[in-house]
Amino acid sequence: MSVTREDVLNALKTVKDPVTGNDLVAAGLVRALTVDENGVRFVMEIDPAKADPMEKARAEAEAKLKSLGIDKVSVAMTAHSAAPKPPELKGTARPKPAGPEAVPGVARIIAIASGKGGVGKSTVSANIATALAAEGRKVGLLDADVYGPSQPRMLGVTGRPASPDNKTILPLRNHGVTMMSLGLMTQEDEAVVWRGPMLMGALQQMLFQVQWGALDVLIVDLPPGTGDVQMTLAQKTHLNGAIVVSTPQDIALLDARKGIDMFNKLNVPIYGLIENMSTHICSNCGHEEHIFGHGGVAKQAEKMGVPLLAEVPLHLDIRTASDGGAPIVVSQPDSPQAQVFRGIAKQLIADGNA
Ligand SMILES: Nc1ncnc2c1ncn2[C@@H]1O[C@H](COP(=O)(O)OP(=O)(O)OP(=O)(O)O)[C@@H](O)[C@H]1O
Repeated sequence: MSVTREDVLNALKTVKDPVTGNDLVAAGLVRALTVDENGVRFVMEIDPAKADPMEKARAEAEAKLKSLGIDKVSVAMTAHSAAPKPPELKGTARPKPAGPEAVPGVARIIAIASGKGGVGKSTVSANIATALAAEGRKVGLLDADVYGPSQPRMLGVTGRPASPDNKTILPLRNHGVTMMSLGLMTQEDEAVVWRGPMLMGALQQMLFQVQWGALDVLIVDLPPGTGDVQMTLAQKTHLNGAIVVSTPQDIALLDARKGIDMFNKLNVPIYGLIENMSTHICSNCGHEEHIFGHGGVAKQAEKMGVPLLAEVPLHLDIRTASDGGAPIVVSQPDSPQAQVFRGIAKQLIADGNA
């Protein structure tokens, strides 16, 4: 899709908010905007009493975007009162800080990003987190992938996090990693609601009201793309660095470049690129094949002057391990596949980044 985020915003600026008379963007109605090859998604946060006129604005916005040639436009309308909330937290009205704020007890925050979905960002995050834990680091993993939280499954964690004092949320822990996920705050079939207005608030709660304890490093598994979650995270807290995961395919690389540009604009250092699904290693015979091509990420990294942290092979065991709730670093720590992730962890520690 050749339509840019800018094009989308410009189109939305031509639609009037029937309540304030401003355009939708100026009225702050467009939330969690994601523009990628799957289309355009965003949320309009509305006053439920104004649902009828707002529905007209929503339909107009959708029609305008479709007229740009965008096939899939998904505009969800939500109201604060209608969204299910995470544990009701009392007495926690925080003064809204203007700039980024440190997360108490957390020494460093590293974001793991990808330009597009399905490149293995969550798999990489889970394995880096467990590999850092294996090196003796105190590690947290925040699953901020609102469009498909997968860390509970990958780390084999179930249950709802408790909030005994109604002020803080107790994270869960497995394989030496302290973990919190938006996926644990919703019923499975309700995940879509997090695309709503609660999203930014929920993200802030995940950062500041979860009792992370003392951590050397908090890994944040971001949603794919360059949407509002990434911006919010970089604005609300201090991101020490970012790692961008890509597959060798051209399109994924192009998207990865957008991700890198975004972090550059946000002044977040890029620790490096990871090429995932680099080489296919047959689990029967060990034969190596470059299904998606090979070396593209290395070339791109060189071109952009960022390090290539690792090339992770496409291997069935990596998938089955994650699906089984124990990442390969935990279930087969001595396998060559696990060694790749352990190498990344050692590198991050050696560089003073984790
Ligand atoms: N190196 C790999 N070898 C084999 N399977 C892999 C590898 N990396 C990821 N996978 C599998 O690919 C699928 C997608 O991976 P994952 O969920 O980590 O991607 P993602 O980028 O986080 O996706 P999304 O952003 O859409 O959530 C999963 O089934 C995962 O087990």
